[in-house]
Amino acid sequence: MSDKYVLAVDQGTTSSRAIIFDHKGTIVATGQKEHEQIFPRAGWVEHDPVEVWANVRNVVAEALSAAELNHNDIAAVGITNQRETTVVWDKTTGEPVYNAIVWQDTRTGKIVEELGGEIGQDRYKDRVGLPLATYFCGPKVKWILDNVEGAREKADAGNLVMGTMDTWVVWNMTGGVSGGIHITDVTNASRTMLMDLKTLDWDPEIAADMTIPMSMLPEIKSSAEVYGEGRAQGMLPGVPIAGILGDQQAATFGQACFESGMAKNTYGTGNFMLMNTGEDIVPSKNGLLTTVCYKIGDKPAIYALEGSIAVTGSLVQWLRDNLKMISSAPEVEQLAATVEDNGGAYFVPAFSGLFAPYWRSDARGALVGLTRYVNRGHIARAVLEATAYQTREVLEAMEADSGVKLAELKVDGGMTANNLLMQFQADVLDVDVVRPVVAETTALGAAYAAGIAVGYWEGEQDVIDNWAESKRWTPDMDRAEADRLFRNWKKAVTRTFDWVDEDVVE
Ligand SMILES: Nc1ncnc2c1ncn2[C@@H]1O[C@H](COP(=O)(O)OP(=O)(O)O)[C@@H](O)[C@H]1O
Ligand SMILES: O=P(O)(O)OC[C@H](O)CO
Repeated sequence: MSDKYVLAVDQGTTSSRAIIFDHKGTIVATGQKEHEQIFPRAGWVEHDPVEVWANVRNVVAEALSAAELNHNDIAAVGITNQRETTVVWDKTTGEPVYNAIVWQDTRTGKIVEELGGEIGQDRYKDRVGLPLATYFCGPKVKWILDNVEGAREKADAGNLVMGTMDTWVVWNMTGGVSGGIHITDVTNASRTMLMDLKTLDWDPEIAADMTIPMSMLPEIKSSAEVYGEGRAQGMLPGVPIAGILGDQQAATFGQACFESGMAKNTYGTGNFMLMNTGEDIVPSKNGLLTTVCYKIGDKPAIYALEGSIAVTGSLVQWLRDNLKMISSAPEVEQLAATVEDNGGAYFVPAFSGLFAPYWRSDARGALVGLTRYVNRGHIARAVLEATAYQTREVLEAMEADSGVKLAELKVDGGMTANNLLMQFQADVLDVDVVRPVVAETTALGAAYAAGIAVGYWEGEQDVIDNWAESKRWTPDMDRAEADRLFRNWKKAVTRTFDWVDEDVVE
């Protein structure tokens, strides 16, 4: 079987990718396509699920064609996805009743506040590991049922189903209206606010509070088992679909963080740091999430602490698309390198409120410390530094919650191509920052899960053996200076609070 390959679909926030890996975990071919980001109002972010599914089909075809392979060469398919983004569709027609509401979307602010009531944002935290926030799925489903004409009636009649992007892709990949399977895995389910972390099953009481019929919810599976196979009419007929992991959990898996205390940080649209906590469900006292890391077949679930940062790479996109200060994302590095430091400017990108460790839906972005001295270079630098400071906040919370002091930080994702940022990250954290050879760890993690399920790889040891370091950044800044910058950042953060209040209609 090792002459075959494993294909991973990575359905991300900005694009969908299909990547084919060989037995050494090396990339053989890739297909990639961006989809439209739909911003109907301030704070609203949507994707068209029909476009996303078409893109997934196209990128799979592109990767197979680039590698000159067909479905007979593929041992298994793994799926990984942007998490929390929620689709509701009619299972009798296959049509979504509304666009997918993306994880960054803040329209459920009011629903979340009402659900919290007098107890507040921690109402369900001991059961689901998450604070009540606009980030998660349950309130998004409620919004669709409450606001899309006819949706509630169809849901009550048992015709509507919901899912995260993994669920939508797998349902379509396995046949859609003609026999598609309606499933998700434990990692994705742990981001809905509807799954009990201990039982790994839906919590009917929370679903009732959110007025979501249980008939809408997919079946929860492990992250690595054969769920079904590609539909006969598709590009992957008969190929086992055998792995599903939310993208951040997939990256943790692909980075071989299998021991308690091991952590990775992914720099993409947002940043997500996950620390494996083994079979222990560790509650956070410092603004982190408790989530499922992975579950291999019948083995016990492994849990994680997570620090989610909503806006990092997307701030670079914003500089490119909204301000037109750069024409491509990598250009931000050249612009930032035209100056020595941030010139006193700090950019807090609270575009979706602030996630970890603050969970402030009422915050909005701010650029502070401006004087006539500040130029484009300083702003580019402030944009990059924002990612590094937010990461330090999350790392400090993680060390406090877990009692583990990290010796080094494993990193991956698009922004790790930025040398200036990675050096500054090591400087601000005072730990080594290390990137592996295969920086596509998200797709790799999903491929490993699927490959392990079908016996293509034996288990986690293969992942460990295939992991190799490619680059290391070592701290090289005066500690007092790093701490001074970080103190200023913390001050800047406080300036974003209390922006959205009851009088401000967005
Ligand atoms: N050289 C770079 N410097 C800074 N940011 C970058 C660079 N290259 C890509 N990015 C940012 O990284 C993000 C893309 O990373 P990727 O891992 O593909 O994200 P995702 O999986 O979230 O779609 C984009 O937001 C982009 O702005
Ligand atoms: O698509 P990404 O890589 O930005 O990841 C999105 C996260 O899963 C959101 O929780």
